[in-house]
Amino acid sequence: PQPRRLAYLGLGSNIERREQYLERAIAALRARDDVEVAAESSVYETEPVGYTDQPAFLNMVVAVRTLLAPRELLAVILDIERSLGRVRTLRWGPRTIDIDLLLYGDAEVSEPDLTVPHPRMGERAFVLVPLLEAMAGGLSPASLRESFARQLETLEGKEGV
Ligand SMILES: Nc1nc2nc(S)n(CCO)c2c(=O)[nH]1
Repeated sequence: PQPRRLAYLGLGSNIERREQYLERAIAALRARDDVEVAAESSVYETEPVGYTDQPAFLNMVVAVRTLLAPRELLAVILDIERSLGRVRTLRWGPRTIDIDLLLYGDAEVSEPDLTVPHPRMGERAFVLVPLLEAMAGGLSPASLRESFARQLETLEGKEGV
């Protein structure tokens, strides 16, 4: 069978009930049988970058496993945005929900309407920080530190460490 690919989606919302839009986007992903939600980051409140004259965002990253190809996954993302009432008016303006395809395995896609890895993710802390969490299986940096400390304790308990 075709290998399942691990893809990372960046979610953002900065108008109306922001938390609810994030929850509804994730519920829409979970409701599909061609996408499996593998991990979720924490939700971060972030100052707008790029077009700064707009409300603060809530951002997070979700890891999904899918057999869909990048373009098919993009179509799913656009469907979910539309189903949540996303109206693409101002390109950089406020939005109820925004779902960006950040990474798709180690694929590199550069087409007019699809660039993977996402071209601006490298300079966006609101992407990179939650992406790190999602990559670590949804562990928050705090819980990563805890698990490291626990492992350190068990190592120290051993002879000759
Ligand atoms: N903090 C923050 N700033 C942003 N600027 C744009 S455009 N966006 C939309 C991202 O595609 C964001 C965002 O999601 N978060």
